[in-house]
Amino acid sequence: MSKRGAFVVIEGLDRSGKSTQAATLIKRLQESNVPSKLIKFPDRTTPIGKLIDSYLRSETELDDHAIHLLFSANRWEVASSIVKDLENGTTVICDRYAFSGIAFSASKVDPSSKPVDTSTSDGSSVAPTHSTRPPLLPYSWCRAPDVSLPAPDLTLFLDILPHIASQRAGYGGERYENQEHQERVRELFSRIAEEVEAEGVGRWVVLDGGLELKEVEEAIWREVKEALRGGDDGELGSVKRLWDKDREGAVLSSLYI
Ligand SMILES: Nc1ncnc2c1ncn2[C@@H]1O[C@H](COP(=O)(O)OP(=O)(O)O)[C@@H](O)[C@H]1O
Ligand SMILES: Cc1cn([C@H]2C[C@H](O)[C@@H](COP(=O)(O)OP(=O)(O)O)O2)c(=O)[nH]c1=O
Repeated sequence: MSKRGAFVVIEGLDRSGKSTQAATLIKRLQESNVPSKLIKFPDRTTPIGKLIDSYLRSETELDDHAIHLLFSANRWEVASSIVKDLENGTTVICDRYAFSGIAFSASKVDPSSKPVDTSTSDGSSVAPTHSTRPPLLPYSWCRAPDVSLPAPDLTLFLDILPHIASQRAGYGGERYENQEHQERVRELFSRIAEEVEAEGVGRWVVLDGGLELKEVEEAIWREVKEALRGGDDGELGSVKRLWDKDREGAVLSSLYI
């Protein structure tokens, strides 16, 4: 069997530079004769992707649960082909993945809901914000549909402050592109990073997406070269599965019987 390809995910807020960097990275890999392929989620070309596209452009309304499941289904549509590519030695670069799925859905709130207690120690209260309202969808519910998807070997999180991203070209045209929502998404990405690290499946690396294009490109290249070497033990091993502890836990508690 040929050496397995690496599964590299690029994540971040809207306009953090993911697509720009993913395109540069794939070019660089191909120039270095590394068999590689670029994929992107949402993949707006499939029938499911077309529903997602129409929702994101606010042309249609969908229940928040339903759109979350469609985003996940859009990944499951190609999950087996990702594994096949990796096993055949192709490195897969993926612009957004399940982590966006969790962060963007779990950050949703009902603007008409009662805010959680916002009183301060001196008895006054602060104005309710996005972050002080209860989530529409529980975090664990948002994570569940992606359990067992192929796990990335490396996730590069392009960190950027929402107000900086909002000044970049193209911002504001789609649903979710508002600063309050993006602030909450950024907080959720931190929680996800902790879980990825705790689970020990793949590395999560935070890079400063506010740096000059070239500096971000070089930082990404350094990390990807290391991932291609297979990390400390020089072995990528078999493709792992996302949040697999959930699946093991279910077996142990006999939920599968
Ligand atoms: N490091 C950077 N510095 C300044 N502008 C950037 C940087 N990275 C990307 N951009 C610009 O910001 C905009 C959004 O970038 P893009 O790669 O489409 O972001 P994303 O895919 O994360 O939404 C584009 O106009 C792009 O040229
Ligand atoms: C992959 C994914 C993206 N999203 C959101 C993030 C973005 O706001 C939006 C569109 O993603 P994308 O096309 O990557 O937009 P951008 O180029 O602006 O980063 O979809 C989800 O809500 N769930 C998901 O599972």
